[in-house]
Amino acid sequence: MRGHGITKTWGTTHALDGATFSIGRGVTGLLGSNGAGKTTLLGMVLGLHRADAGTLEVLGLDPASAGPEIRARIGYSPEHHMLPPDMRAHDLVRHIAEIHGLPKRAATTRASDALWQVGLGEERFRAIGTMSTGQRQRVKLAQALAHDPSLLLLDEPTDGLDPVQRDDMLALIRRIGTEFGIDVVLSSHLLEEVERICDGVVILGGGRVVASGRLEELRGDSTGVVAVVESDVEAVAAQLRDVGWDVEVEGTQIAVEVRGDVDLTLDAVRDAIANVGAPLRSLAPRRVSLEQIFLREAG
Ligand SMILES: Nc1ncnc2c1ncn2[C@@H]1O[C@H](COP(=O)(O)OP(=O)(O)OP(=O)(O)O)[C@@H](O)[C@H]1O
Repeated sequence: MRGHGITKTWGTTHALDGATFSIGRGVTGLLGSNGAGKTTLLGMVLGLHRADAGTLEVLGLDPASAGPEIRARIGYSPEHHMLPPDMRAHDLVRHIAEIHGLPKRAATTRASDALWQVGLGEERFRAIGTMSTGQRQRVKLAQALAHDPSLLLLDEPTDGLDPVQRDDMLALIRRIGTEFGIDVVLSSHLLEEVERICDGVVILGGGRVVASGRLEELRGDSTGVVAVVESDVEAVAAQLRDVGWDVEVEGTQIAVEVRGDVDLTLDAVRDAIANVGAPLRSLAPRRVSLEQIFLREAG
């Protein structure tokens, strides 16, 4: 998916103001604070609104002229709850599959499959109104999967979930993007959840794209190595300083600035810890966080 110079005004509100981005395979986070224009952009991807200016390409097509073809290949889970409370989950998902053109029997099978995929196999014949928020979010996901789409658009899919339900939902979205092989665009205002499961990111701010790309590339090379030891922190730090490493200690954590390359630095820290005989709890390269990227680019 690619957008170039996309502009959209609602009355006097500039929802998007020249947004340019490119979204690749896997799971992509569409990040931005409330009102940043995420939902507006998803609506355009679905061909529901037209841009005032700019070009958009989705699955090789222009949504402004090929909306129905695009919608046939996209699954969409909207932000707000729109599920009929009296309907059984299975009936709803089957109905959506039928709307997408599946014959009755295939739609029935597909509804069961989609509900099992989202972990609601046992609950599939329950009325939606009797379900928890977490289960209703899963029903929204199942209806988006009903017609076996090649791209999923999920608008704030963890909204209203408790921390455990959120973890489960994020793991499920990650599985959809990897094991099921369906590309996912996840709209969220939470940096931490995008950082946890996304391969790429598009960050919106003030109607523009403030940063975008593969997360790995945006984070760049590691600038440091962080070790946590159970004891002898100062002794390990002294060993490293003696041979010229730039070291900072905080509690049981030792941060060492990379010199040469990351592997060399990791080896030096590992050696110092072994020499002292300090019990090691963890050792890993330190990367720039998405929050730091966001603050850097938006600031
Ligand atoms: N149909 C509409 N009519 C008028 N204004 C709109 C409409 N849709 C969105 N807006 C305005 O455009 C701006 C961007 O809204 P949008 O819903 O796209 O943002 P968002 O990033 O999805 O935020 P949120 O997560 O809060 O939904 C907001 O100021 C919003 O009030």
